[in-house]
Amino acid sequence: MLEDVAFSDKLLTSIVLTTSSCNAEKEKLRMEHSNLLFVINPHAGGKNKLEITSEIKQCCTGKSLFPYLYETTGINDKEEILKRMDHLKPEAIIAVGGDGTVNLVGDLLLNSETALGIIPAGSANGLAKDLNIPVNFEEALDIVQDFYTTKIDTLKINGKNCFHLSDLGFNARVVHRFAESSFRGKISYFWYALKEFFSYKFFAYKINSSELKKEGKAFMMVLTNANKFGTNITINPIGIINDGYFEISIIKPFPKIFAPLILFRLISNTISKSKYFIVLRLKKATISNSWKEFFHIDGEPVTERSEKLEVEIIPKSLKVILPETRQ
Ligand SMILES: Nc1ncnc2c1ncn2[C@@H]1O[C@H](COP(=O)(O)OP(=O)(O)OP(=O)(O)O)[C@@H](O)[C@H]1O
Repeated sequence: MLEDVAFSDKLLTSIVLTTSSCNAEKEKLRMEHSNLLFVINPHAGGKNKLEITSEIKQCCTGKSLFPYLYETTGINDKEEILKRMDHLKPEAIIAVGGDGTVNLVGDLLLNSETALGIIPAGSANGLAKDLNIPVNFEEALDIVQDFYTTKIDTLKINGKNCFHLSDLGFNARVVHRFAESSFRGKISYFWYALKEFFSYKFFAYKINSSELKKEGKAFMMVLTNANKFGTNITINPIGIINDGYFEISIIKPFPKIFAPLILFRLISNTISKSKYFIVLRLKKATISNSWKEFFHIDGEPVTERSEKLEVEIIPKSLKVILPETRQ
């Protein structure tokens, strides 16, 4: 377990309002004598977490920032973080890990004034990429210290919080297989995708909302209010992270021989030009799929598969630290 460092009373912070390109006022808090709780996942990604620890300490020295470090174990982390929140009353909690770590911290900060900071240290880092937070550790740490914040929308899916994206169908199956295996990295992910693809059967769905009703079959269906996967592939070209809507992006069934074309469309970020792609913009919907298709939330496989997914946007429910220049 990493040790906690430094502690002091907090002094007042001053607030400067500025505008944001993502349709919300951005606040800048001058961080002085502020407690920051870093939640570090030692399991995520590849970066040496000991190095991270010393860099955090070094960076905060002389800046009146008081970093506390908590290393996740994968067991009881929520309870442990809650205890520290109660004691430290941190200005922000910084998730140092991938989307699973962001989800863990985000869950605890929903509808609160404590900000979520992200230092991407996972294998994909989807939300960080969508917020234009650099994957470079030092640059991401600088952004945390600059402390520009805005409130973003989040999704509720069958009572669970989703901060980046969830999907059903092909990719979710690969995520499940990958999570069950002991192999890691892009090559093994690609291997599982290839294995899954040849036996894969498209699934049937029904979408019911006050805005529209739709039914059909899908190769995969993504639920998000962000734009892209952690791989930087755009799957929701119309997503705005704080507009009060989420999108359902659907890749429709296609002849399997067209797979290279679909892959090309995805990689070149031109999937919206494909006739096999549609995107729906909604506030609330029920998605039925009698097959109980596999799905995941923020990269974490959901084991209780369900015939019905109740999805809803929760507007401006999470305060996040993001770069001043985020476009
Ligand atoms: N000390 C630990 N040992 C093993 N697993 C852990 C530990 N701490 C957290 N975990 C697990 O790590 C997972 C979250 O990982 P996270 O998503 O942050 O990283 P990643 O999978 O590398 O990144 P990404 O989601 O960006 O691909 C959770 O399932 C959590 O239970």
